Amino acid sequence: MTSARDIRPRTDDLAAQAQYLSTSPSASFHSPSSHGSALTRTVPVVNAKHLKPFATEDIKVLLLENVNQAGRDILKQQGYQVEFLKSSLPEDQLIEKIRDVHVIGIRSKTKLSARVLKEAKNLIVIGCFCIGTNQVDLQYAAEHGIAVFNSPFSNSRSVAELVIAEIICLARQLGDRSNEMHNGTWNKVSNKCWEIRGKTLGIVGYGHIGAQLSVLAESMGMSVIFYDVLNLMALGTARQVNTLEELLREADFITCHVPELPETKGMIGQKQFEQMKAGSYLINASRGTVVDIPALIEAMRSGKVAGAALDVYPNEPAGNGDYFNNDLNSWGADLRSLKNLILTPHIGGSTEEAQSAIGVEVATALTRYVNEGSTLGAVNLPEVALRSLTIDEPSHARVVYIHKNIPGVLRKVNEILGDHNVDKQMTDSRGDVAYLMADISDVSSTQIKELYQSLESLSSRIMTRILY
Ligand SMILES: NC(=O)C1=CN([C@@H]2O[C@H](COP(=O)(O)OP(=O)(O)OC[C@H]3O[C@@H](n4cnc5c(N)ncnc54)[C@H](O)[C@@H]3O)[C@@H](O)[C@H]2O)C=CC1
Ligand SMILES: O=C(O)C(=O)COP(=O)(O)O
Repeated sequence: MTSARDIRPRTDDLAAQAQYLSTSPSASFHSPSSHGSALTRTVPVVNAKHLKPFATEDIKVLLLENVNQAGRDILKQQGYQVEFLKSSLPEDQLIEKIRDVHVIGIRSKTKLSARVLKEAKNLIVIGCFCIGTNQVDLQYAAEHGIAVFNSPFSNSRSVAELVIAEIICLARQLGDRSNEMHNGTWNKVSNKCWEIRGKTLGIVGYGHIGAQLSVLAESMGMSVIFYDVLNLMALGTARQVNTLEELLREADFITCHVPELPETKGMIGQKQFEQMKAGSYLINASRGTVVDIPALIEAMRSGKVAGAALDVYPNEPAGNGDYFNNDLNSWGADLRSLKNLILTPHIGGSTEEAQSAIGVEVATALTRYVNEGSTLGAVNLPEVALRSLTIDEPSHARVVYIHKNIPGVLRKVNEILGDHNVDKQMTDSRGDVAYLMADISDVSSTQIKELYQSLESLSSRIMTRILY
């Protein structure tokens, strides 16, 4: 199929047009997510147009990293061509595969760098079926009109519950006791095993996960302090501290819930371990770059840190198998030899509940973007949506024009649209990129073609799509 970005309508017959035009809006979609996400903010129109979308079979979708069945089903039900792989791909294979797809769905492992995205000539949208979007070059994507969606909090509870479990496991050395029993050793000890009641939990990054964790920890009798770059409302009796150092000096358990950013790289390193209380515990289920692992190994060997739980690593394997060795991370064997260290394979968000909720949420956002052009919930483009076209508007078309945010563009666009009846129009910008949607009524296929060509010829153009 010809590029969905290169949407060139032809007038000879409907089927041929369908090949070049994106789909009609289907207003029946609303996010089934129970969390009231941005997607649920649009009110469904009662007499919305439920057309069989044109040419959805031409939309090619590549899903990597074992995206949940619920999400796959939604995309297949649209008639899209869906290719599904359980693991991520090495860069050369990814580049081959990404060349002709319109939609790609990934999780935390797949790196969509500018180098990879440069090859993705047909790509219109990326779905991160997870929370983190650090694996995608968001700026490059925006500048090339590629929308990026994620699921901002569908797995937050799963991560918070895992951390609660780990706090108790570390305090009671449960991992070691269990391993010993598996090896046939009875080792009944109470030395340096603690209750968590009355202990202080220090949360670094008090966002969706940190805040959820705060409530759970307090309900088990812990005192909670947190450090965040933002001034945030403390839940329950939690208390915000002014500096990371203050948190490290006070907390018995420290847990990291910050995104991967240049500022959070190596945020917990040798200096920070020195500032911690003797015998404290560290948990990292955020990103592998946040904790300096060789420094952690030293701090555990010296006894400064009494236990740790790691769910994320600087280098993670592409799929399941026997990979957690020194080839992957040079300190792998040293890490594995430590006592009271829980190592998990990036499973913070890996629960049935989280994965199916994410599948539905992100697949729905992708479908709405492909079919209707709605960017509600996009992480790299301005959020723009128009109410759905209705059954009373059979010959309406929706213009989506992504353009450089420079002076004079709207005047030129409106000169082009001005010959038609513009029913509704909305535009917004984010940084260097602006997103315009306009519904125009009573347009013929020939006019759509002309509109498309005129918009494409503007120097401000990043991407034009015409949906009907
Ligand atoms: N292990 C796993 O499976 C999972 C890991 N994650 C990771 O957890 C991270 C956090 O997730 P959420 O709580 O949903 O994110 P969030 O965006 O809701 O919260 C992050 C918080 O960190 C704060 N922050 C940013 N930079 C900071 C800094 N330098 N110092 C202190 N605070 C800083 C922000 O202000 C914000 O309050 C995600 O970005 C993702 O990388 C998320 C889900 C699952
Ligand atoms: O949601 C996130 O950011 C996570 O880290 C979970 O990633 P995953 O979907 O398990 O690859």
